[in-house]
Amino acid sequence: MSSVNQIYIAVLGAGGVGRHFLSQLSVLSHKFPNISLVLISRSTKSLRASHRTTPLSLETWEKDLNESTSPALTVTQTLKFLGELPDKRVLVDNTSSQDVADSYPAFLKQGISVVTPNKKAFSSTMDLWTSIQESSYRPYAPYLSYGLMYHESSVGAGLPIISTLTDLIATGDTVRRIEGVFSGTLSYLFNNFAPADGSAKGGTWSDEVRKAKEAGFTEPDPRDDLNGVDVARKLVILARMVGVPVEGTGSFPVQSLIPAELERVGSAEAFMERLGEFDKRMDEVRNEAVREGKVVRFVGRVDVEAKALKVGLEKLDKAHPIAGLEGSDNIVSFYTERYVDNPLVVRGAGAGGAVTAMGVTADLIKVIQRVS
Ligand SMILES: NC(=O)C1=CN([C@@H]2O[C@H](COP(=O)(O)OP(=O)(O)OC[C@H]3O[C@@H](n4cnc5c(N)ncnc54)[C@H](OP(=O)(O)O)[C@@H]3O)[C@@H](O)[C@H]2O)C=CC1
Ligand SMILES: N[C@@H](CC=O)C(=O)O
Ligand code: NA
Repeated sequence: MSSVNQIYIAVLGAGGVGRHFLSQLSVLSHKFPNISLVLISRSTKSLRASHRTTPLSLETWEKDLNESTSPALTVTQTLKFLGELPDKRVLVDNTSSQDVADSYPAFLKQGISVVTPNKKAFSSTMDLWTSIQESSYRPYAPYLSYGLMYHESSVGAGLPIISTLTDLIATGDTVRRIEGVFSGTLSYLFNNFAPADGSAKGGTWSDEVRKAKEAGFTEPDPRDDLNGVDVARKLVILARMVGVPVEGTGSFPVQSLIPAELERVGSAEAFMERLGEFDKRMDEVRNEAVREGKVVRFVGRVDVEAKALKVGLEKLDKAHPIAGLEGSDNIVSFYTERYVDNPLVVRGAGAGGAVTAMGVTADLIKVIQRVS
């Protein structure tokens, strides 16, 4: 496993996204035999390859990890472990950990590339955002030998949202407005609970929340979806990319769908148990839109010129493209100097392990191609 062309990969997180990523990595390893999986870690356990000898098995990793008695590595231990390996190293962060996100600048400065669907690094403080920009590879400062940073799946899962916006900016377009449905969970909930054709195919609101969690669409704690913060994080990422210096998700209006009575409930499980008590409120939200001949959907908007962001419920005409979404679809419309009246639109499944991992794997391929 030790050769100059070897690319060493450490994977943190083996949950809904992480497992799909590891299965996609297994397919990828046939095309890129120079890939060496050297670390897999969950929150409590880890599995490490002996340095430069035998990589971890992509066929038996799950059993091997279950049988491992090694605890999870701290961020500092992970940095040291990867730091001792030669040149080409990639950290794949499939967790939603803020600690791991906070450490990206340290990895990048050591020349370790980072790919991730974790939104926290790009939507927390402006300081962290700036530090990541300053610590990642820049073509005009190649002498710094910093790592590459890719995070396509942090917005719209595997849909090409980050790459599209990056290309629009890099080619000199001016983005004026970005709007759409940015939550796979909330899309799924409203598409089933309040379909545009009025059919009553869905269950109660709390039933649908349970199904969205089981389908792997929600955040580890579904309250992070229902309180609008997940959508707010995605808007912060896009707004910062187009130069709007949003301080964080608390600096603009974000509507929460969490009943006030449940705001102080401790665990996600206890919250889910009590959510059904408030189903009638969501029935009323849906019925009010129906009485007006409309549908209700959870929408995010970035007005670049006004530097204004907004997240919340909107009543829309049934003919609106957002009203016609299905499943866990996201739809993101970019209005720019070039795409004036007819926006550049990206649409498709916006949550779920397989489609999210696809964005992570595609990012990894970009890193491999650039460092090889
Ligand atoms: N699910 C989706 O549709 C999408 C998810 N994302 C993002 O992808 C990321 C992963 O989501 P998902 O897979 O659904 O979440 P899960 O909760 O299913 O998995 C998270 C994994 O991270 C592990 N973990 C947590 N903290 C650490 C740590 N410090 N070190 C090592 N491992 C750790 C957990 O360990 P353990 O197994 O022990 O609990 C678990 O394996 C999140 O950031 C999410 O926001 C982005 C787009 C879409
Ligand atoms: N929980 C998120 C997952 C993807 O970002 C969502 O539902 O969109
Ligand atoms: Na994406």
